[in-house]
Amino acid sequence: MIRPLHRWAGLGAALILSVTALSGAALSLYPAAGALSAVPLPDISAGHLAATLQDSVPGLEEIRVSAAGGITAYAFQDGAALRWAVDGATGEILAPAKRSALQLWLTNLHRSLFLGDAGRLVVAAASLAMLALTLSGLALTARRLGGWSRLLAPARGPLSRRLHLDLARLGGAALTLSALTGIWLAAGTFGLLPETGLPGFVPGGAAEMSPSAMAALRDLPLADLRQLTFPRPGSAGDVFTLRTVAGTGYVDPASGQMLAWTARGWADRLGDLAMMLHTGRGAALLGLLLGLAALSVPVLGLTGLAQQAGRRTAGAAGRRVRAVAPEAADTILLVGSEGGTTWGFAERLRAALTHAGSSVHVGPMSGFAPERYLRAQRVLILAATSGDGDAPGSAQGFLDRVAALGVAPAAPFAVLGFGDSAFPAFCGYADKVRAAARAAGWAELMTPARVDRQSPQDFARWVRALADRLGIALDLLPASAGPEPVRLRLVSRRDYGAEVQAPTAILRFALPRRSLWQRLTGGGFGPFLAGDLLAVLPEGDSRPRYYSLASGSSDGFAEICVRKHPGGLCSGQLMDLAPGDSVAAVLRPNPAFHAGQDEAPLILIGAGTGIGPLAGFARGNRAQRPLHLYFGARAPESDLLFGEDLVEWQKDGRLASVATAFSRTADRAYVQDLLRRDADRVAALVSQGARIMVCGGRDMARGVAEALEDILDQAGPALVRLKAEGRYVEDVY
Ligand SMILES: Cc1cc2nc3c(=O)[nH]c(=O)nc-3n(C[C@H](O)[C@H](O)[C@H](O)COP(=O)(O)O)c2cc1C
Repeated sequence: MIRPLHRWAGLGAALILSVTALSGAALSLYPAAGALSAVPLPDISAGHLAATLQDSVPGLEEIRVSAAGGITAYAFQDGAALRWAVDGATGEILAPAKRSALQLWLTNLHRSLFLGDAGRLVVAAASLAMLALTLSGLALTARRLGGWSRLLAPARGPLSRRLHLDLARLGGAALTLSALTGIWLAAGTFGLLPETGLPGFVPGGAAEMSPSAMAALRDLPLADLRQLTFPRPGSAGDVFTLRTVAGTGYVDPASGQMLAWTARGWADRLGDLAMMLHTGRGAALLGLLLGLAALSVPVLGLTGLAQQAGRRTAGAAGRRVRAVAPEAADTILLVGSEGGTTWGFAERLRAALTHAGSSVHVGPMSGFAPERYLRAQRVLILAATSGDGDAPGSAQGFLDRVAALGVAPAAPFAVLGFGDSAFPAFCGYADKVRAAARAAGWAELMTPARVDRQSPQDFARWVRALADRLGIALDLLPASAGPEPVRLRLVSRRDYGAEVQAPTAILRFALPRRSLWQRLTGGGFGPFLAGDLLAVLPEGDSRPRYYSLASGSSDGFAEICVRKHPGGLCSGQLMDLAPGDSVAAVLRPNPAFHAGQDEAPLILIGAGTGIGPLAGFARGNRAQRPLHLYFGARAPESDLLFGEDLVEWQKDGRLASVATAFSRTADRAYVQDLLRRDADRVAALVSQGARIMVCGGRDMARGVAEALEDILDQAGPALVRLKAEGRYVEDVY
């Protein structure tokens, strides 16, 4: 609800807001320039100035004093209306007062876009849109950054998003103030605010006395005067009309007494305040600040548009989806995806089914709502597996909802699992989905199948089986292009492990150049963080192999650790790379394995190439968050990956402690042994809120989990609780 409000208010008003903001920024310079040249008002009475001017200016009609201290005299001479700036101290006429043509032009543009009342209405609507934008933007920022307490946390993501968030946070308060005061002023213009009227007219006497002798003006400090209108000469009974900071009244020219008086009400005072805050007249510095903030509006508009365009490109599959409502669809296609590739398969299936005459609703598994599937004849579930047989991001809560079903949906289901046969829990989550659905008594449409490493052949085979089952023809269009693989050029490599039969290398690749448009929209290669994945496409095979990144894009390179597997196609090709050679690769986000921004200690546990992302966290830890590394290798002299860096990072505080275990030395040990040795310290760190991140092989991860279970069993929260709270995360292979 908040995002559409923000998007549509932004899109609808971006242009007008940019025009009013830029003209407002230019106008804010005038009060500032005026304040620089202004002389303080002299400590004289309004009556004194009125008398002086009356003597020196024939046909004097009115004196006005602005909140910023400028004095203007108005007179009617020889059929012409004249106005002059006045020196308050001497009552001397300084120069004809005229507003510059540019200022007038800017004011007209700012207030009404040169369109009269219609323009004023449009500008007022744009001010309302601005208010909606700043408030909804505030809520979205808090949501994106993880709560109100993190409102000032650094922004992440493409340049456009960071710029948008940073500018909004910097100038948001000022823009809200400008919008609010602008709305108030517009409401006043359209007569929507209560106004304190003039007192009823009371005629005065005929004889005239000097204003300096009039009691009503004699005691009024010039600084409090706003406007004094003189009686028309020869007009019997006409009086002085006086407006001050406190109210409005009539002064008898014969007696100098106040004849009638109305004090200014709250609405007028608020109006004055709004005027001052909006224009900076009387508060020039604030005006300049507001003007400066207004300059951000066009940039906010452009960066907002760029994000919109980025979302359109990146998430097209996810969005097209909701085109058919669940109530109207005969086929419900539910997608469980972490990295986004399963959405691409869903889109191809949707297109094929739609072409065959079906009406298909596509949505995330987390949006499972069987009560809305009024016309559904089948529910097709495409479920990837993440973690170790766990639910992917877009399937959160699905199993609980199935378990809570009172009555199974009438339309039968079919599950297609997406996974990687290299994982022990191959398509483990899809299996859980099927088991839960069957346990709920839900009828199954066809036997389940699995797609290994996004194999197009596996997918096409299942689609053929589905077509047979439904008795229709389904034509799959060629796969739409996902993120285009880029070629990464190797810049350097560090080799380890040959002596211990574990040839391993740290490979550092140059970052491909990104165009400005790609930066703005989040396209191209990056940005990424340590812990994200590099999907490498080996020559001769279209299936990607995933490597954890040991660097973030802010490091200026992409680094991975590779161990050569006997007969391994991809690891073999990577290990053969020499500087200058390149490989094809795609970035895959892995947000579950990021170090995060908070200050809680991190216990990093890894073995072999599992050190990769952990080293990346240490390298990026310039804030010196307490990071405690437990690292297992075979022998110190042969495969201590990042050995020299670890020493340096410990010296400069990026690593609080480093403990190493070697399995091929005399005092053979594994990381889990180190954990047991440091049990008290580990338990203390966990009770201080530490998060544990484990990366490496499956056996190591199992040993580590067992050790931690024992340690925390004695002291501290149970490991399952840490897992549930996201304080124990694994990246295992
Ligand atoms: C961090 C991570 C963990 C994974 N864990 C498993 C797993 O336990 N079992 C499995 O079969 N596949 C696993 N996979 C493979 C994915 O399920 C597979 O690549 C799938 O096609 C990804 O689809 P998605 O891009 O829509 O998330 C894992 C992939 C990643 C990146």
